[in-house]
Amino acid sequence: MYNIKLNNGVEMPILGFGVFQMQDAAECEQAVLDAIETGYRLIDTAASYMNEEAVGKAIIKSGIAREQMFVTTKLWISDAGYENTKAAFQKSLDLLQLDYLDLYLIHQPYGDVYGSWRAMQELYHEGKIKAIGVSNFHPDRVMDLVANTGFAPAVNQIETHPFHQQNETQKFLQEHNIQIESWGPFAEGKNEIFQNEILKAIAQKHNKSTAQIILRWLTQRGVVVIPKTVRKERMAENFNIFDFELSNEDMTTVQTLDTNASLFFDHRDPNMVKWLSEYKISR
Ligand SMILES: NC(=O)C1=CN([C@@H]2O[C@H](COP(=O)(O)OP(=O)(O)OC[C@H]3O[C@@H](n4cnc5c(N)ncnc54)[C@H](OP(=O)(O)O)[C@@H]3O)[C@@H](O)[C@H]2O)C=CC1
Ligand SMILES: O=C1CO[C@H](CO)[C@@H](O)[C@@H]1O
Repeated sequence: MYNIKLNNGVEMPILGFGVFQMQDAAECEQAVLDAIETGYRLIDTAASYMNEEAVGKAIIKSGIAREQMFVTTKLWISDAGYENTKAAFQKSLDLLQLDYLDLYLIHQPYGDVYGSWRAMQELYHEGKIKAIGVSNFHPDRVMDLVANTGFAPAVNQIETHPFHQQNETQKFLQEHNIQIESWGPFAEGKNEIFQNEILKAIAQKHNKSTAQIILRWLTQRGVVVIPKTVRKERMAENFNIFDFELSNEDMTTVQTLDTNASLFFDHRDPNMVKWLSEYKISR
């Protein structure tokens, strides 16, 4: 496992652990404990996952030194705006039982993101967050934020997997010195990704699993990955991707799977209005 350097010099693990869809507190706490024991040092949560408290408990229980960990959480849409962001940040910090965050992301490009960004910059300058970034921002929204605030995000966390490879977006982000981070590296198992014949053939050649090929392919492209699993043996499997290398030919073969489209949500889809109204969090 190795770290990459963000645009402000902060180091971030290239491989971490995601906890979306772990709403059961006991399950989440155990999974994070197991992940830390396996060697994961980056944990990716969000206010909207409703499990920050369990993540915080697991980190404390693990006995690991705070500075060894890299903790990401995200600001939900209903907390957008300057004042709301300050309050939501403190709430997340309290639930996580931390006194600083490593990475705080604007979860979705909706609401008063400029107010949020101003609050996040202040928290960053106060040392309460080591790096600030965004998630689910298309290049035009990233451009807009940078052009209007003069402060570039360190990270953009976006859907990235073999069926939605984000090559153009990655190029754009690289040009602006913004780190791409993949969410849904396994496309949450959609499109029978683990049974895909092309991925399986490469896996066989390297004596690795399909999951390991996907994670290796992403990290070899310089993409940060945060796979989710509640099973300890899969945590080890997903972590064990640094003892082999994909050839240029393997990398190009995976490229043929790209559909250049989201398997989850398209932010320009009119149904987003309905989707957004259903995703309110109250706490
Ligand atoms: N910013 C955003 O908008 C979003 C961010 N995220 C973040 O990204 C993280 C990862 O994405 P996520 O959506 O969870 O989906 P993933 O693409 O990581 O897929 C998770 C699924 O794959 C299964 N799985 C994990 N490892 C293996 C393996 N080795 N072999 C076979 N199956 C496996 C898991 O099952 P099981 O648990 O049973 O092992 C689960 O069903 C999230 O947890 C979250 O932190 C996710 C979505 C949106
Ligand atoms: O992180 C996320 C996981 O997916 C959810 C939608 O299904 C969103 O809340 C969010 O983008």
